[in-house]
Amino acid sequence: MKIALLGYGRMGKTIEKIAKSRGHEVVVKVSDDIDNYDLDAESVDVAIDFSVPTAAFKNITTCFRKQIPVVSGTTGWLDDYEKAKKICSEENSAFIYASNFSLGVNIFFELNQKLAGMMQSLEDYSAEIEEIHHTKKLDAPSGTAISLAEQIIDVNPRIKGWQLEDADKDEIPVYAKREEDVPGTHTVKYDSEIDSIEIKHTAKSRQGFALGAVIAGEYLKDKTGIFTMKDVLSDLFKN
Ligand SMILES: NC(=O)C1=CN([C@@H]2O[C@H](COP(=O)(O)OP(=O)(O)OC[C@H]3O[C@@H](n4cnc5c(N)ncnc54)[C@H](O)[C@@H]3O)[C@@H](O)[C@H]2O)C=CC1
Ligand SMILES: O=C(O)C1=N[C@H](C(=O)O)C[C@H](O)C1
Repeated sequence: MKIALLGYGRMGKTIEKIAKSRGHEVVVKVSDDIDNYDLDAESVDVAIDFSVPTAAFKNITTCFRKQIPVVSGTTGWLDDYEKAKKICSEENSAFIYASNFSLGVNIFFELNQKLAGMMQSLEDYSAEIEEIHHTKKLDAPSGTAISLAEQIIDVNPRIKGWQLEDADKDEIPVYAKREEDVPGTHTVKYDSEIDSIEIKHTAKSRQGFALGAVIAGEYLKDKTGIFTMKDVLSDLFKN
């Protein structure tokens, strides 16, 4: 598979190593305005965007207009997600966005949804989310923390939204901590006067995010449409 890396920072470099170890080739590395690079569907099978929030939408939609399928992991640009999906459909291109491509986190998402379903009728418990990341991270809270909050909100009619730190009674507080070199730690906690329940995912490196993104690219190559990591995992585990 011929890959264009849109963003060649911590994640771009980790993806390059994993892609090469799986027999793929990185043919373009985009580090600034995408218009400065030659990209076409003949020479690129899949673009993988791990760039910056301000560049993601332009990077992604430029590829859709060239019929290049896009795996997007950049966080902090999701106000434009619906617009991006519309352009993907209009251009008959292909798209997977995930706030977190790690297989472990996607299993953690399933656990979170299951636990949220069990807790929604127990009014004595209040939910909160904590995320810890390295100090270079540009956005807060993390995309993964937002996904976790939205999964709880979807099944719990008493919770209306989420808020960074100072939340109202009907909102989930999300605490974002920044510590040197932490790849990504997420905890969902339910607390009552009697006890507390916690589920936690700790990434030990960026390998898991990068492997998931390359597997998503392998899935997306030669497809059209809009997919999620659920589709990728169902395909991976179908046997
Ligand atoms: N979905 C997931 O599984 C994961 C998502 N992320 C997200 O991926 C993004 C990148 O993370 P890192 O690699 O740690 O950041 P980074 O800061 O190391 O790399 C970003 C790179 O993008 C480059 N860049 C700047 N303008 C650009 C443009 N117009 N087009 C292309 N590249 C441009 C920068 O020069 C930089 O090298 C962040 O939004 C982060 O939250 C990170 C890890 C996992
Ligand atoms: O910026 C990061 O590093 C990460 N970002 C993603 C997020 O915002 O959830 C995923 C992962 O936790 C690492």
